[in-house]
Order: sequence, then C-alpha cells, then structure tokens
Amino acid sequence: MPMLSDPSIKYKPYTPLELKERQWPSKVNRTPPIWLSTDLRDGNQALANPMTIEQKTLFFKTIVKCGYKEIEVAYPAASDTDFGFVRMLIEEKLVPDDVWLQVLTPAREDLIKRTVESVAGCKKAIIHMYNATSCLFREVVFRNSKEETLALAVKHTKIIRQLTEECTAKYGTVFKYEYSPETFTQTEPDFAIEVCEAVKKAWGKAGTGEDRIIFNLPATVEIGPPNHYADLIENFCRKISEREKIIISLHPHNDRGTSIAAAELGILAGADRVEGCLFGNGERTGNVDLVNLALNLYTQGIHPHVDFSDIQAIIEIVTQCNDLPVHPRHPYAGELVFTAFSGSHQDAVKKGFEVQKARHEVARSKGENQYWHMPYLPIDPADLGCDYDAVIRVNSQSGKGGIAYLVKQNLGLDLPRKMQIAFYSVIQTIADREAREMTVDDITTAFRKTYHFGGPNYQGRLVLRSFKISSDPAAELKDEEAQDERRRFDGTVSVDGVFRVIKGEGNGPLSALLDALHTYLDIDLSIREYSEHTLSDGKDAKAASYVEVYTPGENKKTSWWGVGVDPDIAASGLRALLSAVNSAIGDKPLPELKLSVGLNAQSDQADIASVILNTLQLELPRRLQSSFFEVVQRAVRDSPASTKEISYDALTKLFKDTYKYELPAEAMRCSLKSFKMEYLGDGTDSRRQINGELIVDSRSRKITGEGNGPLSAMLAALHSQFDGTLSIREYSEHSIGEGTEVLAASYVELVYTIDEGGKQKKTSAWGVASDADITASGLKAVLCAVCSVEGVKAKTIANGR
Ligand SMILES: CC(=O)SCCNC(=O)CCNC(=O)[C@H](O)C(C)(C)COP(=O)(O)OP(=O)(O)OC[C@H]1O[C@@H](n2cnc3c(N)ncnc32)[C@H](O)[C@@H]1OP(=O)(O)O
Ligand SMILES: CC(C)C(=O)C(=O)O
Repeated sequence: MPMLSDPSIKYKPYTPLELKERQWPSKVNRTPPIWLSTDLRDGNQALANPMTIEQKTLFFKTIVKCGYKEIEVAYPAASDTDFGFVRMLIEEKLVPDDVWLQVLTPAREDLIKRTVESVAGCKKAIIHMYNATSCLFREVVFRNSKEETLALAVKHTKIIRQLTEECTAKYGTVFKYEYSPETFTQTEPDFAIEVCEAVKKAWGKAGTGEDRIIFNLPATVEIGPPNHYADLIENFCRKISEREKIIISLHPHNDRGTSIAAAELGILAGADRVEGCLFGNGERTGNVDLVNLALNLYTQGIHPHVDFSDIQAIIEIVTQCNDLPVHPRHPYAGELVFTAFSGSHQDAVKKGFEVQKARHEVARSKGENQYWHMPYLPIDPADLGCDYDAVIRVNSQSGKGGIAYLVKQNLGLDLPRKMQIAFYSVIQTIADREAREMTVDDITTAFRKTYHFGGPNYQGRLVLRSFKISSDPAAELKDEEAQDERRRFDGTVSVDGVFRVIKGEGNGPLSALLDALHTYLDIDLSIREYSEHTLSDGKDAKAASYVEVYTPGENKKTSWWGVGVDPDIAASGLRALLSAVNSAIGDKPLPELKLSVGLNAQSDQADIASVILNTLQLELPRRLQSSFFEVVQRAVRDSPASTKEISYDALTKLFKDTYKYELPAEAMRCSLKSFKMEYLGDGTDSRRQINGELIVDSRSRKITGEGNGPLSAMLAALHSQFDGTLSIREYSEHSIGEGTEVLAASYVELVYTIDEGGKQKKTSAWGVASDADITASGLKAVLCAVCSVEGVKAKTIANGR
C-alpha cells in the first residue's frame, strides 16, 4: 500500500498542551541529572534473545564501573532467570553499598510479592510499579475507567508499602518507591497528576532527600516533538503538590528520533532524573541513550558523573551482551563519528590541530586552560580512549589537506603546500581508478613509491651512497661572500645499480649536486622550491627536506617533487633532490660509465674512481683519485697497444699493484706479521703502544712504538726500522659492506723525508688496505705506502732485533 496523499485521514496529531508562560525555553542546564540505567530491564526485555545470567552479570559490572548509582536490573516476576539474577547479585555481594537496585513490577499483587522478595536483604532497593493511564490503554488494554485506573495504582502502592515495610523489618533493606503512569505523554495531563497525587497519598511517607518518591513520567511511545514533552513536564512540576518531596524522572523512548532532545528539554522543564540505556537500546527504537546524554554534558564542560574513558571496551561488552551493533554514525560511539572523508572537513581538521597545538602551547606557558576548540570535532577522541587514527580517512571525496594530515601522522612529514597538491593528484588518480577508500597503508605506500622514499624497496634509479661537501677552492680567489656560498660536491651515487663517482660545484650543496648530475649523467634540472624541517625532538632528531625541480626552458608547469630524510641536514637535502630527480628522469636512458683514457681521454678522475668503486668497492679520496688518474694516464701512454685504452680488469690490476692493495705478503717488501696495540697508562688518554713483528726484505723484525693513536704508534715503530722520517699527510677510511660482513678500508698518504748529501729529499706515496679490524686496516695501509715510497731505506739490524 502506498503512502497516503492525505495522511490526516489516518493519523491524528498530538494534542498540544496550552502552557502559559513556559519557563524551560530560556533555561540552561549546568548539572547532571540522577541517572538510572535500565539496560538490564527495558533494554533486556526488547532483545530477541534476552541476556543470560552471565551476560547480565558482565553488563551489570560494566554499568557499575561507569559510575551509575541506580540500576534497574530486572522484571523479577517475569521469569526465574530474572528473579535468580537479582538474588545472585545480592547473595554474591556484587552490589556496591552506594548503588540502588531497581526492580519493576506491574500493579498485580502476586507479582509485587515476588518482586519484593527478589530484593530482600539488599542494602538499597527501588520498587518501581507501573500502570498505563492513557485513554487508549484504559479503553483497549485494561478496559477500565479513570477511577479504576487510579484505584489500581492506589491499591497496589499500598500493597508495596506494606510488603516493603515487612522486608525492611526483617532484612533491613532500605526502600524507595517509584511510580510510573505508563503512557504519560498520551495521558490527559491533569489525570496523570491526579493519579500521582493519589499514589503519593497512598505511599504516605514521601519526604525530602532520600525519602523522596520518584514519579517517572515516560514517553512510553514518543508521540510528539520534544517541546511537547517539556511542556508536559513543566506543567507536572508546577501542579504537583509537595514538589520538594518528589524526584521527577524522565523515561523517553526514541520513536521520533528525538529522545535526546526530549530528555534535555525535560531537564530544563524541571526533571531531576533520566532513565535510559547505553547506546540507546530498548523497546522498538530504543530508550534514550545515556552515553549520548552524558557526553553532551561533558562537551559543555559539565562532568556527567559517569565515565566513558574507555568507550571501546564498553561498546564491546554492550554489543556482545545485547547482540546488537552500535551504528557507525552513532553519536560519540560509532566508528565513523570522529572521521572526515571529505576534503573541506579534512582541511579544517588538519588546520584545527595545527592551530590548537600552538594555542595550547601558549596557554600552557601561561598556566591557562587548554580549551578544545576544533572544527568538526565536538569532543577530543582521546578523552574516550580513542586515538586520532580514524580522524581522517581518504577516498575520492578527499582533499590535499586530509592526505597531508595522514602523511604527517604516519611518516612525520609536513609537506609543503605545493607538494601536498602534487601528491593529492597522485592519490586522487588511484582513488578514482579503484573506487574505494584509500587506507593509510595505501597512502603511505603510494607516497614511498612516488618519492622513492623509505628504504631499498622504494629506491629510485639514482641513490646517494656517500658524499662530501666542501667549499669550492676556486671561490677562495674571489671575495669572501663567494667563498661562503660556493660549494663542491664529491660523492658516490649508484646509477641503475652501478656506482658512479661524481663531482660538481655550485652556490650550495644542492646546486653542486645538480652540476655533478649534469656533468656525468647529462641530467639538466633546476631547483624551484626547497624547504626543510626537523622531524623529531631530542638527540635522534632528523631533518626532512623537500625539493621541487623543473627542466629549464621547458613548460614551467611541469615539475617534480622529492623528499629526503637524514640526521644530517645536507644529506637530507641531497636525498630530496635525488628523489625529485628520480621522478624527473623516469625511464630516460642515462649515459653509461665508459672508460676513455689516454690521448683523447674523455673519462676523468671520477670515472676512473667509479671503476675502482664498482670492482673493489673502494671510495677513493679526492687526492687519491687524482694521483691514480695520473698513474692511469701514464700507463696508457707508455703501453705499446695501439688503441690506448684500458679495460676494467687492467685498470683494477694497475690500482692493486700501484697501492699494494690486497697483494700477498710475499709480494710486499714490508708487511705486518703480527701486532698488539694497547692503551698506555690507565687507559684514560688515547696514547697507544704497538708491539709486533714486521717482515722487511724477507727478514723478521720485532717492533715497538708509542704514539697518540694507532697510526702514530706505528710510525714511531717504523722509525726504529727505517732511516729518515715518515709522516702521514692524509688518512681516511670507510666501511665496505654491511652487518657482520663489514670491512674497513683505509687510505694513507705517507711522506718520506730523508737527508741526502745535506739536502732534505721528500717523496710520498699512497697505501690502501682493508681488514675486518679497523686498526689493522690502517696499519696495513701505512705499510702499503711504505712499500711504495721511493728510496725508503731499512736500517741494518742484528737478527730479528
Ligand atoms: C512499558 C513497559 O515496558 S512495561 C514492562 C513490560 N515488560 C514486560 O512485560 C516483561 C515481563 N512481562 C512478563 O513476563 C509477563 O507479561 C508478566 C509475567 C508480567 C505477566 O504475564 P501474563 O500474566 O501472562 O499476562 P500478559 O503478559 O499477557 O499481560 C497482560 C495482562 O497484564 C495486564 N497488565 C498490563 N500491564 C499491567 C500493569 N502495569 N499492571 C497490572 N496489570 C497489567 C493487562 O491488562 C493484561 O491483563 P489481562 O490478562 O487481564 O487482559
Ligand atoms: C515501565 C515504564 C516506565 C516503561 O518502561 C515505559 O513507559 O516505557
């Protein structure tokens, strides 16, 4: 049957109450009401499968833990389960002293008896009796008159008075009495008051404070808007006699979806108490949601006297006991209520967090309150034990702000605005294509892939391996300012898996690297934007850098962003630049490392060094590069071959022979057979002593020497074996490999000075060595250099001395 074109022929509107000069609209509530949880009664009776005793017990404990002091636990006359549950709570002493157990009964003597019996021995109990008072119920359900309805309530109130007094006398149980004119909102207002006056009289002992009688005025079915409910409540409060001896309680159902409003307006209208269920379980559309009501107060800065600090744990128990889900949009509790999918919401939330953080810092420094004042988020999820993970979720409706927020939350990166826009279009494309929500994992993975960021799996074609930034010596000739700004980049970059030694110069480290990339890899790019920030506080702080590059002379709109993170700020900038360069080059072929030496040499020192790096994993220091370059040029020039070229193998062999690298001991004029390096004194200074055995010209010599460190101790020892003076002009080292396989590589340039016919003659040579032990590697490099120094003369010694 379709909906009616004129529903007035079927549905009658509610009958408004003509309340003159109503007060509630201009009132503001600043205190929480008395709460009653009826989860275990109204909630339970509405379930397809009422709760088991175990579930009720768990639920009861949860309600107690939340801080509720009045709990309607059962309709004891309904079943043995309900009765037994109440007995169990009492007998097993599960009811805290400050908690009132409430039980419901109809106006029937046998059921009242059973109900009072159920709470015997309990410290504090509220007997709650109800009978419907509305015309519809009088006529249809009870088939009785107004007088009979009133008489039913009066008669059974008296029975309750008598039975509870007997119970108090016998067991000491303290009772309160609650009476509900069920269907109150559909009852003639004056008749509801008349019945309640009669009940009060029949009870006969309503007093003030703890002795107040509770009149619960239910919206058994929500038949009108909340203002109608508020009018009825204000009218009741005005007209009922001895108002000070009465607790006015509300019991709003949610048939029109306005139970929260009804309860809140009812409180403004004078009510003291609210009955409801957690997350709004209950008959049909449910009872008013106690969590919602309490947290509405909380967000007004009013403590509701109940606690939801771990709301997820409460949701879990309640959904498990009720076997009903909490809707994802449920106020304060749904899984989506702290989530923004849409771009403008996300943007506002992101900005809100940033501004609030700054505002809180100022407030903290002044000792002022740090108020929560956030776009779209009326409550801090953290107060309910929730994190901010779900605050922003991304789909095709999302904007750059939200995506940037997630990148910041999960990778710590605060992207510059233009980079946010660039990355947004990456995510938009994926979200549109896949037509689904983008998870945090999707976004961070897309970020890593796009910017070649975050470990070997995402590496681009160019990877920075090592580098040195120094001031450009050419600039030293110019003015001081130029000297300050000009920088030289010397570094090693892996290019499609092949190591390349590259060098460049520029106004700063980034332009020096760009220059190197241009020279060696034919990559022509310029920097448009650069920014950086620290990533974390404390000693583990890292720098994050962002670089935008473009191709000079081409469409200015096309640009590529890159990001780099490193403890060293220069390294983070260089990494960011390479990240952008990787995007810019795409699949473009890059010039390969080709050796061209000799007459028309095209390879320079760096190319030669690249070969050594690839074959021996040695990163030659700049001066050694230049020294070896000369060696190579000379070797090629002197070779009889017509091509004047040199192969990788020949070049590597030349290197090894020249610097005695990895040559067997027998091939060396001077080698270390064994040594022991010890700290001198109590070990508090760095002075060392070496004792060892050296083979010089095939003869073994015992050596000993002291110095400020291992190398100077070695030099001192050598001075006892060789004429002249040995000194170190340059020393450097680096590691080879990773983990347990790591080796140290050492480079030493040794200067040998000897007096020849009254004249000081100086010669020098490089030695290169590697060893698992860094000290041994340095000492071996010194000896390799000794073997290469021209004219070094060993002292004549007695056997082994
Ligand atoms: C608005 C509310 O939520 S009220 C609470 C509702 N909760 C429940 O009903 C859950 C527990 N209920 C039960 O277990 C059962 O209904 C019982 C044990 C109370 C009564 O069961 P039964 O005796 O089989 O009666 P039944 O369930 O059919 O109840 C209807 C009878 O109670 C009468 N009745 C209904 N409400 C009341 C009341 N508040 N006071 C007295 N009698 C009442 C009806 O007029 C009807 O009487 P009739 O049989 O003479 O026509
Ligand atoms: C028993 C009464 C209070 C009730 O549950 C209702 O009217 O909804």
